[in-house]
Amino acid sequence: MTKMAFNLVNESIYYDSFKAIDSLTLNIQKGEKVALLGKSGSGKSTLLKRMFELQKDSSSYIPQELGLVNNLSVFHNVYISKLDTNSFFYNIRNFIYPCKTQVSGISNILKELLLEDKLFTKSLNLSGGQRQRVAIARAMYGQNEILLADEPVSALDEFLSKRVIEKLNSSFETVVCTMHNVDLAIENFDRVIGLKDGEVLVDKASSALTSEDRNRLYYATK
Ligand SMILES: Nc1ncnc2c1ncn2[C@@H]1O[C@H](COP(=O)(O)OP(=O)(O)OP(=O)(O)O)[C@@H](O)[C@H]1O
Repeated sequence: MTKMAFNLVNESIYYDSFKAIDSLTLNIQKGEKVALLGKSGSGKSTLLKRMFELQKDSSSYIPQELGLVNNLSVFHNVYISKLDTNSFFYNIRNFIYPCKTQVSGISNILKELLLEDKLFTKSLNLSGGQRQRVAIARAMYGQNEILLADEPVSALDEFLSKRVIEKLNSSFETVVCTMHNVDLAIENFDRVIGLKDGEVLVDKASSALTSEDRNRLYYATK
């Protein structure tokens, strides 16, 4: 059995003629918890999407846009992650009259995310941070090996951000998570990968990230 979750070799990704990811080589082992850093436009989302394409069957992906169905309840938005694994009739039944097992399974996850009181609230009527936690609950309920999360805590306060990241790291074997909060990344992830202009500028244990690394990632022009 391979221990490799991702093995990208000399990967370039273009939007028309613009090169967003530039000859990038990167290995991520199963079991690693990785924070993907870099300033806005550095290529984090592009790389994460590519990773999802490469491991679709074993990954849960939380995009920045979240992809919630506004007219459906929190329960249904979370249940969606199981559509592929359950039968057609079981799915229809749960859409019309949710069964106890599903309600209790989903409630338990919502409890962990401090959102259980919104179980049957329409997603349309939630705050930004609550919507973000619905997308997180959906990923957790899907129970895949790998989590690819694009700024999953950007709308959460400090307390919730920490709690949610801890839950995600314990729910998935391998995690790759883009972040803007460098301190939160260092505290909660083993490894940080920093992108700049589509290239890997920093790749090290998070405990080894220096202020010079930060400066090169976020401020220095060259
Ligand atoms: N659909 C697209 N068409 C053209 N260019 C794009 C498209 N999506 C992204 N880009 C460009 O690719 C580069 C990388 O974008 P990407 O979204 O991967 O960055 P990011 O690091 O995730 O940024 P952010 O932190 O703001 O989410 C940017 O220069 C962006 O303008």
